Amino acid sequence: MPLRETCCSVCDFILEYDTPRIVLIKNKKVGLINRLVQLVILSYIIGWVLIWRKGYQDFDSIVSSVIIKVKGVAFVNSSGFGERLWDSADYIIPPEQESSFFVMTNLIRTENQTQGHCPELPKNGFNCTSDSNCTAGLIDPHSSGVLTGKCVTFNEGVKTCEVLAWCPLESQTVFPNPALLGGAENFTVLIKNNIRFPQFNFSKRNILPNISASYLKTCVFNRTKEPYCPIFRLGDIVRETGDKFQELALQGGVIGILIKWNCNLDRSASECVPQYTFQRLDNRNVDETVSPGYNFRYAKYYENSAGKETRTLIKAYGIRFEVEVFGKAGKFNIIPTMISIGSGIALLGMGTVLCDMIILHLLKKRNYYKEKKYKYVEDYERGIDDADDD
Ligand SMILES: Nc1ncnc2c1ncn2[C@@H]1O[C@H](COP(=O)(O)OP(=O)(O)OP(=O)(O)O)[C@@H](O)[C@H]1O
Repeated sequence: MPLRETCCSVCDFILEYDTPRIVLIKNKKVGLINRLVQLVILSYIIGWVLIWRKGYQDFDSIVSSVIIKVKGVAFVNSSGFGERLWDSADYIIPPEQESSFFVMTNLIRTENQTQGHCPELPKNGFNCTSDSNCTAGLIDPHSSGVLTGKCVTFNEGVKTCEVLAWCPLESQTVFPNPALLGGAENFTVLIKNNIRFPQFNFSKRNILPNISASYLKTCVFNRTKEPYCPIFRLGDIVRETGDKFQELALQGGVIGILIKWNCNLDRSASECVPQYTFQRLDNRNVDETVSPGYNFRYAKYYENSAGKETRTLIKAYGIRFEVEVFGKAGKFNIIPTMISIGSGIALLGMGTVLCDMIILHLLKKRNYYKEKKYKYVEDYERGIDDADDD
């Protein structure tokens, strides 16, 4: 192609303007469908994306800290213990934990244990008839200590292998019923929860600004009357999970205290308040009776009058409460607003696609509409040849 012609066609390309042709179809049915689709998409954008999902806001997730203090006393008068008063320093183990606390509700206590030799418990499967049944030095996860190799009398008619262990061994196998510390139902817990949404530089705590020191001394959380009091009665927490405190106290369990902060920071800060819910987190299925509840052992050590190291072993049953804080805050921002509106406008094109499909494939007069919508053009070379023949 000569250079001059090439230059001309480039000039034509630069200086020409093309635009898609719009076909206006005057069909009431299709027009109605088009408007309906547009209406549905518009309601979706305004109702769901912008209003319900707050598509005009930027969101930040929560950062929080939790401080817990339990109070209450329980008076126990049992045959094994005699009279004893328990306060929070006795039944909260350990005294401080991160976002959780354990309240002992039942226990098996073995006092005055010292290191020495004693017969193994028959329940541990070390029954014997002679020393040859007991392997000296054997350590088994189910034994209470190290086997000495001797077979000794446990009680009349029963012989077991001797062990080097903390003696006397813990012999009580069944937990006390009713629970020794069933009075824990009336204990109260103060939960101090400080939260922050770093992106918006917004901080708040669950002891709300309108709560006074005197109110805090007396209030107890109640879902309808005192929904923002940060002091909870343990019995009320367990009741809201659908369980009975005295049943749970026997063998223990795990309860979740969920604190939800969903804050709309376009509104007043006083509307950003916590919502509390409670859930049983361990398996509560009564049919699954293998290894239910929650227990562990710990000991208190001291020296007896003879100067020998002695301990009191406690198998503690109780309820572990886990505090979980979650939530998010939203605030108006122009960028998410533009993205939500832009994607909504793009969706409006769906109406055209749908109506095109109806017109071109489903309607009786689809061939007529096809002819009107598309302009059919022959291959350029063939078009020229045909013109020459004429
Ligand atoms: N578990 C709880 N049940 C009921 N009230 C509580 C509990 N924990 C704390 N409080 C009360 O809430 C207020 C604030 O408690 P905070 O622990 O901040 O202060 P405190 O002076 O160290 O409390 P205290 O010495 O009474 O334990 C105090 O009046 C306190 O008595």
